[in-house]
Amino acid sequence: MRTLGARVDADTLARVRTAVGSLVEPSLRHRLDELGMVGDVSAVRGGVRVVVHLPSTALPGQDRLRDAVRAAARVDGVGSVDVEVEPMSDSGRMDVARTLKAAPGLNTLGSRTRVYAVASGKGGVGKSVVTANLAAALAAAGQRVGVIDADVWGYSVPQLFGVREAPVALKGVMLPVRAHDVSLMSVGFFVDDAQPVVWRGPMLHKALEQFVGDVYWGELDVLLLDLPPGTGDVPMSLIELLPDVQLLLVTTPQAAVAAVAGRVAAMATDSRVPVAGVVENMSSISCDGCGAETPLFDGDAGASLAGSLGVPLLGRVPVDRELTRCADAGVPAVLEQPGSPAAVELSRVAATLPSHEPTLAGRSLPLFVSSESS
Ligand SMILES: Nc1ncnc2c1ncn2[C@@H]1O[C@H](COP(=O)(O)OP(=O)(O)OP(=O)(O)O)[C@@H](O)[C@H]1O
Repeated sequence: MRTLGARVDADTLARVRTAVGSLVEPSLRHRLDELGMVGDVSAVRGGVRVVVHLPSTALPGQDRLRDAVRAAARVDGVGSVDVEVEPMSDSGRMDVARTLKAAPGLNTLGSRTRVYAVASGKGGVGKSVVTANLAAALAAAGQRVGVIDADVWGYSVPQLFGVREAPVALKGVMLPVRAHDVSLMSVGFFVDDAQPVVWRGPMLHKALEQFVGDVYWGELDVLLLDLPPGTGDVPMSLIELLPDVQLLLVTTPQAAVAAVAGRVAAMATDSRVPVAGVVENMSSISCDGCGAETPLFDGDAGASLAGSLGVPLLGRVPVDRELTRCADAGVPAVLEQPGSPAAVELSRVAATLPSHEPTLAGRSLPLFVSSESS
C-alpha cells in the first residue's frame, strides 16, 4: 500500500491503463482499448491524469464516460484522477470505423437478430404506436432492441420516442440514436420536420440500404421495422436487404381493413417471408366507470385474418387514450403507463412474440458495398 500523495509508479500507471482500457464504451459497444480511446496515462502530483480520445465530439453519454473512467482509474495507490477528453486523430477515427464495420451487421448471414417488419394494409391503424410499444417493452425486459423507421414518408419514430437529434457519423458508419434503451434510425433524424420527404425508387432503396448496412447496430436481439402502409417499394427493398425478416400484421377489427392487410400478407408469402402473427388494434373500448369492454366495430377481422393465414392472433389491443397521450409525449405507454389496458396487452404481445429458425432456402444473398466516405 502506498501513501496517498506520493507519486504513482510505472506499475500503477499500467494498471490504470488496463482498468480504463477494459471499460466498454456504451454506444460503440467495444472496449476503450480496442477503439484506441485510451491516450496518455501519466502521474501527476498525488494521482493520475488520463487522456481519453473521443472518436466524435457528438458521441452521446460523455459525462457518464468520464465518470466511468474516473472510477476505473482509481486503482489501489491512486489518489486523485484527472480525466481529459480530446478529439481523436483522423487515422484513429478511421480505425474505429473499421472496427465497427468488422462487427456483425444486420445483413450478416447467420445473424441471430430476430427481425419483425410491422405492416398494415391501411394507414392510421396503429402500426407505429404498436411498433414503438413492442420495442420499449422488449428493451425493458432486457433485450437489445433496434427500430428502423421504414415509414419513410410518414415517419413517426422520433415523435413516439421523444427524440430528435442527428445520428453521430463516423467515417462512413452511423450510430443509431438511443432513446428509452432502444436504438433508433429514422429519416426523421435527417430532415426538417416541416419538409415532405419525396424519395422514391433508387433513392429510397439506398436510404434503407444505409439504415441496414451503414448503421452500427451492434448485436441486437430484436429489430423492428415500422413499414409504410400497403405493398409499396419499401417492403420489397427490406425483404431483399434483410435475410431473415418476419411480418407482423396490424389491423383493426373491420373486414375492409383486414382485407388490405391480407394483401400485404400475400405479397410477403410470394417473397417467402413468413407471417409471425396478427395484432388486432382498437378492438374494444372500455368504460371509464365500470371497466366493461365494448367492441368498437362490428367484426372480428383480426381473428379471421389470422385464421385464414394459419398464424396466431397475438393480441387484441383496446382503444386507450393513454396510448395516444404517451405517444404525443414521446414516451411509450408500456413505460409511462404500464398498467393501462393497451400497455398491458402490448407488453403481453412483446413477451410472446414468436420466433422461428432462420432459413436461407430460396433467398438471394444480400451483398452490397458500403461507401467509405466520412
Ligand atoms: N389502441 C389505441 N388507442 C388509442 N389510440 C390509438 C390506438 N392505436 C393507435 N392510436 C392512435 O392513432 C393514431 C394513429 O396511430 P399510428 O400512427 O400508430 O398509425 P399507423 O398505422 O402507423 O399510421 P401510418 O401508417 O399512417 O403512419 C395515433 O395518434 C395513435 O396514438
